[in-house]
Amino acid sequence: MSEAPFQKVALIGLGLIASSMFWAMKRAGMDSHVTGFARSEATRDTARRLGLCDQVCDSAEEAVKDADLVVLAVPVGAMGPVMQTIAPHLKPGCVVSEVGSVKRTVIEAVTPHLPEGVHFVPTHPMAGTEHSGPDAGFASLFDNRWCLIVPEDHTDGDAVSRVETYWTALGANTERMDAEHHDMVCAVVSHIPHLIAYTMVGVADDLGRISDNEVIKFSAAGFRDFTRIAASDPTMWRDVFLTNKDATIEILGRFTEELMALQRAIRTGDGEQLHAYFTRTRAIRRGILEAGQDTDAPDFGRAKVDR
Ligand SMILES: NC(=O)c1ccc[n+]([C@@H]2O[C@H](COP(=O)([O-])OP(=O)(O)OC[C@H]3O[C@@H](n4cnc5c(N)ncnc54)[C@H](O)[C@@H]3O)[C@@H](O)[C@H]2O)c1
Ligand SMILES: O=C(O)C(=O)C[C@]1(C(=O)O)C=C[C@@H](O)C=C1
Repeated sequence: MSEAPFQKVALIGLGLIASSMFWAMKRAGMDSHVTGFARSEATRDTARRLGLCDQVCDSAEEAVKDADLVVLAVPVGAMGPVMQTIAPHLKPGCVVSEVGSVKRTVIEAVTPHLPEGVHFVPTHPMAGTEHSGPDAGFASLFDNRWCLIVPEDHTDGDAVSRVETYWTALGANTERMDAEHHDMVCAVVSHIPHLIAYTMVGVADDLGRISDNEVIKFSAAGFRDFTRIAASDPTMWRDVFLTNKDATIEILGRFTEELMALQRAIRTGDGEQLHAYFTRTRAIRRGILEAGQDTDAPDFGRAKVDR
């Protein structure tokens, strides 16, 4: 057992991220006592069956009682209401954190409910799979992945450092970032790529209907990757787009402009432009590989053995 940065940890929302956090804490040998709560009884029952959390509680209020760290791991649209529910039951001086995919609107939704003396440290592990729910988690999900730490200027420095220590113990590398920058970066590297995958699979589905599902039958690796991403949780992704409107619309606008330029190059037979464009984008992929960051691409989500 190793001494934990937080003695009692409460996980609110017991899906992919919270369950992976729990298994990663156990793998790290952290001696924290972990309580958990999920809204649906079925999820709580599954969590109990899996041995997820030291204690699964029937209310969020009960789960956060005496907790030194409370992690909100619910869809981003639920962060504010959950915070409002637990606020009167928090231990004075505790740290509240959250793992949502969007930051500015979550900070705005949570902050008004924060009791005096409770520290709020938003985080975002840049790791996931298309699976969701309590049985989707696995201990190595965060290994060598970034966890973005998004404090405000006035956030207590000691609380931020303890949250960083906690994520490092879970296997992640941490980097601090401000909320606006976070939301723009994630629009580029995560949110719009998901929207494109959802759209492309939707287009293929429409075509599939008129050609006896040939599109599905003959789909090769590239399209299969799109279908994996497009299988991600609809509630989570609805909330991401509703709460990161400005950044996603900005990046979508730029994407559309580039797409139109490429469409024009195809129509006019401008092979030089197409070749130059694809050469530039290929260099980006090579840069990622050289930086050693493509640790999970091919069988992401299948390696659940290390629970
Ligand atoms: N899935 C990913 O790839 C990924 C990666 C990084 C961050 N995130 C973020 O982490 C958070 C959790 O995502 P996840 O993938 O674990 O989702 P999930 O769907 O696997 O789990 C969410 C859990 O929250 C519960 N829940 C929903 N509304 C609730 C409420 N009002 N009160 C209590 N519980 C509630 C659900 O029952 C479920 O147990 C989201 O904010 C998401 O944006 C997800
Ligand atoms: O690979 C996946 O399944 C993911 O979508 C993970 C992913 C991402 O886009 O990289 C999804 C949402 C998050 O907020 C962080 C990580």
